[in-house]
Formats: sequence, C-alpha cells, structure tokens
Amino acid sequence: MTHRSGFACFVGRPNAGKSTLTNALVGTKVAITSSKPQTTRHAIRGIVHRDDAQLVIVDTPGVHKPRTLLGQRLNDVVRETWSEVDVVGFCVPADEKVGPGDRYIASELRKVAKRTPVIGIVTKTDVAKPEQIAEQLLALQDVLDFEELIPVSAVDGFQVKRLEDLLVARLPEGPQLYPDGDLTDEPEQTLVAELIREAALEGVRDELPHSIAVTVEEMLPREDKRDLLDIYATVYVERPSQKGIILGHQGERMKAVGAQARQQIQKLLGTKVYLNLHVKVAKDWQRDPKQLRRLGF
Ligand SMILES: Nc1nc2c(ncn2[C@@H]2O[C@H](COP(=O)(O)OP(=O)(O)OP(=O)(O)O)[C@@H](O)[C@H]2O)c(=O)[nH]1
Repeated sequence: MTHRSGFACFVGRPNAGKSTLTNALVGTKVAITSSKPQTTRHAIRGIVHRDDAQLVIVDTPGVHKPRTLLGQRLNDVVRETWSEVDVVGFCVPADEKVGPGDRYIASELRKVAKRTPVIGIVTKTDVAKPEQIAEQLLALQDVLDFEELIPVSAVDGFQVKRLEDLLVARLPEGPQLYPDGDLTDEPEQTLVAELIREAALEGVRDELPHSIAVTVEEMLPREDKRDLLDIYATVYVERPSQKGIILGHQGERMKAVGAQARQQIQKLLGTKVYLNLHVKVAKDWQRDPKQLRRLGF
C-alpha cells in the first residue's frame, strides 16, 4: 500500500468556515472557531491519521488588506503557509455571494503558490438550498482554475470524508510525519492561550474585536495534587478604558471568562485546572513590534 503524507491548508475570507472544517476533519477541537471573523492567529495544525496517509492541516488566519502592523504580520504568516503546503482548499460559504474578497484571495494565492493544486470548496451546505449550492459551484469556477469542486458541510458532515480523500490524493508519497495520536503539534500553551482569548472575546467582540491578546506565563502541576494543573495567564488590552470592559462590574465579567475558559481547557487537556487570570494594559500593542514579539506574533 502506498503511504502519503503532507500538508494542506484552507483559505477563504473570514468566516468562510475554515476552522470548523479543520475540526470536522480532525475530529477534535484544536482550531479555534467563533462566529466573528479573524480569531485564528496561529497556524494551528490538525492531523488526520489514516492507514494510507497522514494529512497535516494548517489553519491560517483570514487574509485581508492590512491596516495595522498586526494585520501585516498575519498576512505574512498566511503567505508563508501557502507556499509550503501540498494542496490548498479554497473555501466559500454556500450562503454568501462570491465577491471581490474571494477574487483578491485567489489572485494573492496564485502569486505565491503558482502550481499548488487548489480544491474549490463550497462550505455550510446545510444552510443553503440545492439551487444555491449549484449556483455557488458555478460562480466559483470563474474565480480560479480548480482541480476539483466540492460542496461540504462541517456541521452535518456532508462530504467531509470525500474532501479528505481529495486532499489526500494530492499529497506526495511519504512516511508518517508525526507519531500516531498526535492531533496537533502546537504547543499546549498556545492552545490554552487561544481558548482564553476566545472566552475573553465572547460578548465584547463588537467593542474590542482585535484588542485582546493572551499570554500563558506558567502551566505547572500543583505540588501536592498532581492531577491539578495551575495555569497563570495574562489578558492584554490596549487601553485602560478597555480594561474596565473586560473586567466588568466588580470583576464579574472576568470571572465568567475564567470559568468558561477553564472548562474548555480541562476538556482539551483532560485534567483539572486552576486558572489564574490577570488583566493588563499594553498600550497600542498592535502597532508596536516589540510588544507584538513578546505576545508571540
Ligand atoms: N451552518 C453551518 N455553519 C458553519 C459551518 N462551518 C462553519 N460554520 C459557522 O460559520 C462561522 C465561521 O466559521 P469558522 O470556522 O470560524 O470560519 P473561519 O473561516 O475559520 O473564520 P476566520 O478564522 O475568521 O478566518 C462559525 O459561526 C461557524 O459555526 C457549516 O458547515 N454549517
């Protein structure tokens, strides 16, 4: 039996369903999803293990025209990823018209990855009528020269397996790249930070969409209780006024954020967690290269 291994990534405008699709393929929550755009900041890999293949999925942030230094960094990460993968899945949601945003991404993609095979994916078929899906497949044909076109739904699983086969078929022959059972090679701390950020954003996305960053300072098993993990993390906001929003009245909001994040982290790591969260102001961190580096960008 031939064994294939390699890398794939999904591209598409924000909210196209890339993270959710990664999760559906990998089967565990490793990439972070949300109902608002641009929550994925790190190239988190999910790994699909099969007897005949290992497919490593790199989850990239959405591309967009950069306005801040952070925006530029994110786009650089995206471009690097595009030029390194074996196959790209180009995602367009079934329920939104194909538009200039999609064409922008397609042209950027062709600039950095001229020969990489691209599969056109119409996502979220569960929320669209069959005619709508058919129209979307047609519209997508004009955007790029796709090797294949496929409609899928990450929510009800429609054609997710078929998509997996299409992606795997484009991987080169090669041995397993990661040991069995490894779902992601992203350091646990980064995943934990992302889960905290996701919880912190809940309910304040409209006010502070891109103003929150999270670092995890320490993750240590408790001395006298080995099944308990102590996690110390800092939530950064850009301005003092935002600190108040994040904390909420008498810190009530932050307590809820901690509880929500703790639950998700326990699920991810499979161990009990004590989560200690601090809120700090890092003035205009999005525009300051030094701060960006410290926050892991
Ligand atoms: N009904 C339905 N909703 C979906 C499906 N896939 C994703 N969604 C929803 O669409 C929204 C965006 O999904 P994400 O997976 O976060 O999108 P993304 O492309 O990774 O977004 P960015 O990280 O912002 O680039 C979320 O609210 C998802 O729950 C699907 O197959 N069906």
